[in-house]
Amino acid sequence: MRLAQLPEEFKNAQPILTKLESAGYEAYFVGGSVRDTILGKPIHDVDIATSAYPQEVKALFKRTVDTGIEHGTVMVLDHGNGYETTTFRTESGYQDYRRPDEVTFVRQLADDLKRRDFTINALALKQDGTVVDLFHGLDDLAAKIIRAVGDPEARFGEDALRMMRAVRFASQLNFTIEPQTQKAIKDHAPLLSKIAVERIHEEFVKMMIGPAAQRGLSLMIQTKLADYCPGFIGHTIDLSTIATLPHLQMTDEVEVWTLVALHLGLSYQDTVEFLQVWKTANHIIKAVVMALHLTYAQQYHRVKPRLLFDLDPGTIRAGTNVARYSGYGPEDPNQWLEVYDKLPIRNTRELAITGKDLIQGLGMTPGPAIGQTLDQLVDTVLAGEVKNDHAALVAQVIEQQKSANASE
Ligand SMILES: Nc1ccn([C@@H]2O[C@H](COP(=O)(O)OP(=O)(O)OP(=O)(O)O)[C@@H](O)[C@H]2O)c(=O)n1
Repeated sequence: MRLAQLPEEFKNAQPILTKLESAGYEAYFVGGSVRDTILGKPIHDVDIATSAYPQEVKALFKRTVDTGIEHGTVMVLDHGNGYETTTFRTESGYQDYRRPDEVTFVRQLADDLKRRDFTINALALKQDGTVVDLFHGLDDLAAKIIRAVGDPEARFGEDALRMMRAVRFASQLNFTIEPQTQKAIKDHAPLLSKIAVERIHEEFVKMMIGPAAQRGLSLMIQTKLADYCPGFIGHTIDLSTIATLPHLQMTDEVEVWTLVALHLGLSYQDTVEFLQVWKTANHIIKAVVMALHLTYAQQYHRVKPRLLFDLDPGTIRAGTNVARYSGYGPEDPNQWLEVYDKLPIRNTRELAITGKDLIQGLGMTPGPAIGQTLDQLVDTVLAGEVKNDHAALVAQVIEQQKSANASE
């Protein structure tokens, strides 16, 4: 097969291949960008595989960065773009999990391709548009099949993360997993426990955001991969519920974890601990807990202005979407955002009175009472009992002080 037209990203990278070839080396575009081009999808990173050894690549190009030289990868910089240029390699393993002393560089493309994970990822593209397809990857792309290259057991033995990659691609591309490949995943699922949680995390989130997340999650359950993920053991029924939700179309990590926490029935504290085990970034954990508040409030029809005030547009969107996917959110996805936009104030700084006013103007003693008073004022303004107006708020505080004195 020969592609008539190369996407812009490849055209920009052609001079790199030309330079390598003129110096007597072989060079090809490889990996996900070739797959995605044939699928007509937008491409991300253009990766290059070459017979040139890393030092030879460095000698040819003016600007390079040693992004993974021990694994044979040099980033070539050109017109503001970076191209990961990797020497053909053999031996078991792949990329970051392979010890440098296990890597053997070779001059043959075929040796490199036969150790890649799936046939659809083992395509190479020459700069004239010719696709090198040694493992019927094009047929599998057309038939929408994820099939390990050669012996699936060997491929998963080299890198157990590839099992998660299989379910991730099943969701992202809406492909099926070829039966022998799927059987090998089931047989090797326990190997997943040896993989760094961060790497599983990345694949799981990508899988859940994919258009066929239900398919990906069902595969994780069927193959028992889910049992080797943090915190999922004993939750097969909850995960199956997620896998049968009809309108799942998640857009970010916060939605993914909010949905998971909701269906696993986790408390806020348990959610934090669960996400820590998954090595989730702290700002994501915080956002998930906030979104979860809104999701639970919708479940019990208790969405109050004060709750929306405590959130922000991102977590309101996530919390609303997760409730909608789960069958009880508002019909209009923007409903709570519109309520939020109409709030008289959206954070304490917008209150027309400050702590300083309370101390200097109203003689209050500095201390926790200042924060409490401001908080009460937020509540009264949000409830529409007082306007967010300096004089009105001062009058409200004086009133409160009077009634407090009277009750002493
Ligand atoms: N465990 C892995 C990881 C990657 N690869 C190979 O390295 C290529 C690039 O990997 P990566 O950038 O991680 O994924 P992509 O397939 O490019 O997919 P995406 O960019 O969509 O994540 C893959 O296509 C595949 O050929 C592999 O064989 N085994």
